[in-house]
Amino acid sequence: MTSTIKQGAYYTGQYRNLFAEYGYSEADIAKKVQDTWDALFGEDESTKIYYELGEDKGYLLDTGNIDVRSEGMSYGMMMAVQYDRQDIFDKLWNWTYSYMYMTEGIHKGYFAWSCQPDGTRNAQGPAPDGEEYFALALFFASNRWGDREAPYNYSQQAKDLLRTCIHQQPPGFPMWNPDNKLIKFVPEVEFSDPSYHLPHYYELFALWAYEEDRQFWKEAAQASRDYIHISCHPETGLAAEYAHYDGTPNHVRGFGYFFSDSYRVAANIGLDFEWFGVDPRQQDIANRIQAFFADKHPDDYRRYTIEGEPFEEKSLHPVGLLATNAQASLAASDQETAKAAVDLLWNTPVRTGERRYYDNCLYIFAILALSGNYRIYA
Ligand SMILES: O[C@@H]1[C@@H](O)[C@H](O[C@@H]2CO[C@@H](O[C@@H]3CO[C@@H](O[C@@H]4CO[C@@H](O)[C@H](O)[C@H]4O)[C@H](O)[C@H]3O)[C@H](O)[C@H]2O)OC[C@H]1O
Repeated sequence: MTSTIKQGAYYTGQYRNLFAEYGYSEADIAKKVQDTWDALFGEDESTKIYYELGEDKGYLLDTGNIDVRSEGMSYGMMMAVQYDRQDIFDKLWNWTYSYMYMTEGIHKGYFAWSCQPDGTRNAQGPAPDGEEYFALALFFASNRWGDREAPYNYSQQAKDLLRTCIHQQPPGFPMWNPDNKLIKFVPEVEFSDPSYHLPHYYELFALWAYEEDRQFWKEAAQASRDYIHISCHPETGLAAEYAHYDGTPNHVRGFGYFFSDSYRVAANIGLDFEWFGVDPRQQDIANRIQAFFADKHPDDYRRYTIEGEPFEEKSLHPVGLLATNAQASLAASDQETAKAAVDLLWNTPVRTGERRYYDNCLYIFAILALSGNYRIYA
């Protein structure tokens, strides 16, 4: 794809290696980056989350729920393009396109959010965080490796998907509210999930989507930065899993607290600040989240109200939580807590056991981001 953007003008083009800034050696950092890939995509049964199906398909398994999620498939594609592994990327995309892509019904053009490892659908509805990761991973693939025949015509796939996301017609629903430009939890509801907000992705959609859609994405980036600001608690920085459009927690089905979904907000803030660096409010949120966790041990991470009141219930994904908190250091200005969060990640191995999928996805993204290897491919 011909790119008209210039590094340093539209985006920062700066990829800090925070591990190096905090004293770790280049050799150890490179080893950590490679070892993490090998742990997730290699043959170690205790850490792997990537599996192959036949010669030309592969999937990320949610080892805790024994299903394959559009979230995980799109994360895997983003990991593969960052690691320059087109072979793995194409196997993931082939699996996704073969089994998750919906060609009929009200969700036509979206991807089913959960399938069984053999491809059988568990659900006929999508989860919008998958679509946004698919779109950017596909654009990066196009820019890095070039488009091929369908379905490996990456940029065309990305543009068509984004068009569906914002123009889906009745009886279906768009994934973004057309008026406030906020991403929805699922297309058919009118509330959001703060961890789905990726303004740094929307800035790039504003460059590469169909021409007529670009203004929407530019406005969505601003709307999401504002939304993150209002959905993170002013003292703790914590956000709920689900929240109303005014940012207040939505307690439907018990999702109005700081728990698994919420962890990603800290990571997203870190990466947006790294890639675009345009929202100083993100520094304050990152500082507050890191201060909140500074005196807490991962073995005792809990479910919390966004005011910071702990429940008895332990975190399901403590490694994921400490990883996302570490990634927030890319935005944080309080150097003491920022370094402590990064050191904690460095000294924590990838997770083993049945709940490893979500933790290790968040872990590898943090390792990439903090080593300066989670990059824009334009
Ligand atoms: O009929 C619809 C349902 O189809 C609709 O389903 C929702 C679809 O989105 C799902 O969200 C995904 C799964 O959970 C999040 O991440 C998990 C965080 O916790 C970890 O333990 C787990 O491993 C992760 O996968 C993802 O970010 C989402 O993509 C949601 O769970 C379904 O309920 O719901 C509304 C109905 O009307």
